[in-house]
Amino acid sequence: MKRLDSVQSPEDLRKLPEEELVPLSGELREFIIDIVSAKEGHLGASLGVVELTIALHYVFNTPHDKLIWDVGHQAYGHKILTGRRTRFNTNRQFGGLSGFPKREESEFDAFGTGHSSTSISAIVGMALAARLKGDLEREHIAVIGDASIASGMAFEGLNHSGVLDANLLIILNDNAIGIDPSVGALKRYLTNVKKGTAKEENIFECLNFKYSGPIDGHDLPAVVDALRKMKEIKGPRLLHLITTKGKGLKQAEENQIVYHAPGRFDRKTGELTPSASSGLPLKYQDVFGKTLVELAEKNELIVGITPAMPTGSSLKFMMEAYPERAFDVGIAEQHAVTMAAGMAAEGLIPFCAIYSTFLQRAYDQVIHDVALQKLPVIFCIDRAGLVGQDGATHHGIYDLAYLRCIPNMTIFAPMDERELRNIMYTAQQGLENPLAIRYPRGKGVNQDWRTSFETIPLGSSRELVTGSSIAVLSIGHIGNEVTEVLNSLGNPKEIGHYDMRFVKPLDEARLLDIFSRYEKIVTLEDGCLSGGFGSAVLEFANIQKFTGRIHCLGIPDRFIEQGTVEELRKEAQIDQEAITRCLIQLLHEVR
Ligand SMILES: Cc1ncc(C[n+]2csc(CCOP(=O)(O)OP(=O)(O)O)c2C)c(N)n1
Ligand SMILES: CC(=O)[C@@H](O)[C@H](O)COP(=O)(O)O
Ligand SMILES: [Mg+2]
Repeated sequence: MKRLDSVQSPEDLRKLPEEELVPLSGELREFIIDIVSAKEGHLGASLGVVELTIALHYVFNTPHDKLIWDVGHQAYGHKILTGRRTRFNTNRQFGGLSGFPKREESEFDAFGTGHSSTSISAIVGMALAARLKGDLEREHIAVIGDASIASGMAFEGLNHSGVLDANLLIILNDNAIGIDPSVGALKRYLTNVKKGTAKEENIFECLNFKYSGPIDGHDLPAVVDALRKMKEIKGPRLLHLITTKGKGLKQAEENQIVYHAPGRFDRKTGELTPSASSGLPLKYQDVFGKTLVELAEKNELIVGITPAMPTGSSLKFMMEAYPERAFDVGIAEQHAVTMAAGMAAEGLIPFCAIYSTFLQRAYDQVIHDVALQKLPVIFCIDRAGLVGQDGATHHGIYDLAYLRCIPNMTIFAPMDERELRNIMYTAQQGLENPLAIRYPRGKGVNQDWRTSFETIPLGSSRELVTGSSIAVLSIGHIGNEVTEVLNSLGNPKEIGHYDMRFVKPLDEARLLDIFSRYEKIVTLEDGCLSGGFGSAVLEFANIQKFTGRIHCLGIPDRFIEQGTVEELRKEAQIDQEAITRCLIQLLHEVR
């Protein structure tokens, strides 16, 4: 029987003799590789903390002692050791385990994560709570990576906790990489610390942390020993570990960017399984990245910005072509947005590439630094809509609502790659106000994506199909589902289809024409119903006293968990079946 099979919980783990821990780490590592090779997911980060995970649950009395995993993509070993081994093959699947720590999933998941740099603030809260409740023995541990600790929110937590006598231990898991190589002065400092050439005072000791390290994070006995020593000290402490992302799988160590989330791979060879996501149609992110380079060739005012996602956003193409005009600012969405505002204030044309869900971190900056000052920042909002297996923490379903309420904002959603290229071309001609362009994760719909540029009039829409009594108004990529549904219904003459293109400003002339010619309207968006595109149409229809029926399809007011995009669209009732049901019902009503 494998040692791992005998560990149903950390309590079982803590009964093992210490000499069993290294063999156990080998089994845990193999288990993770087995599952992720077949079921996909985040690989490199979890492989990098196998020893740390075992040591933490061995030394500390979890779940009484609180343990938070920053981002949480590295918590596969944690989940496997805390009673979820037999269910781990459901990781990131519909109805299965979340790919990130989640309070409702286990008492061992002290705090839900998914967005980076929250762990220190959360663990400080818990440590202060323990102190106020008189539980002075309880330990509070946050594991945070070298890229995540460089984020503003993490520094806020460090700054505050350094002056508290709360019981907290921060484990800096330093592998010198985020998804892409980490950036910035802290990276340079940590590199020097690891080389022993740092001339400065220890930055963490300057913030009143008792600092220990750096030590080899894969030397399990050394990690156990270091944790035991840290456990004997009270107050704010920081243990600095040096690890290798992807440790234990040759390809994952050598190609850390790809193996952060490699997709399926051959369990024996470690080689990637060729996936359908390569080839044509291109991914929207690649259309964005390649088009930006094309535009930047002719327009030297164009600059690109990404907060730590050069590969994920495909800004990497611009960084390769024009390194002096493309900036990875690290996990720093707030800084990215306001830096873009500063650039726009000086006449540059900043394309700020940020995932929809991560832009939530910089909401005040969009309002206060960009829109209020009418600075023409171009937000290229990738991963808009339901994203799939990353689940509730990562769906980009609020941007239409959270941007629509901001004055001076223009919001565009391309229905396909050609529309994305044309709005980017239009934007770099010069704007009076900020522009948000939102597009989904994954592939486009056209084999031929590099089409010639055309200018898109701001606030314009497109009549794709003329109808007589039912008008479907879609926004963005979800409009392609309508085309499929109309084809499957035999293109009934009653149904018209309009790609509205802009949530703000709405094409009011088009809407007035639709109100005059149709008795039923369906709005469709890959976004939340509350405050989104449908709400905008309802508001305008009410002002115009439209007396027809408006049926809004969009994501309901609840969190949507993980699964395939198809499963989740069905769950949210914005899949082709739901659209078909709605249209058949309306056809009955008008016939
Ligand atoms: C606010 C936010 N921005 C961006 C991301 C995307 N992201 C996920 S993991 C990661 C890199 C984390 O690097 P690090 O903290 O060093 O952890 P490691 O993966 O090296 O263990 C990034 C940028 C995120 N999860 N949250
Ligand atoms: C853990 C994290 O936040 C990122 O790795 C995110 O999962 C990337 O998402 P994409 O796979 O859509 O780039
Ligand atoms: Mg890292």
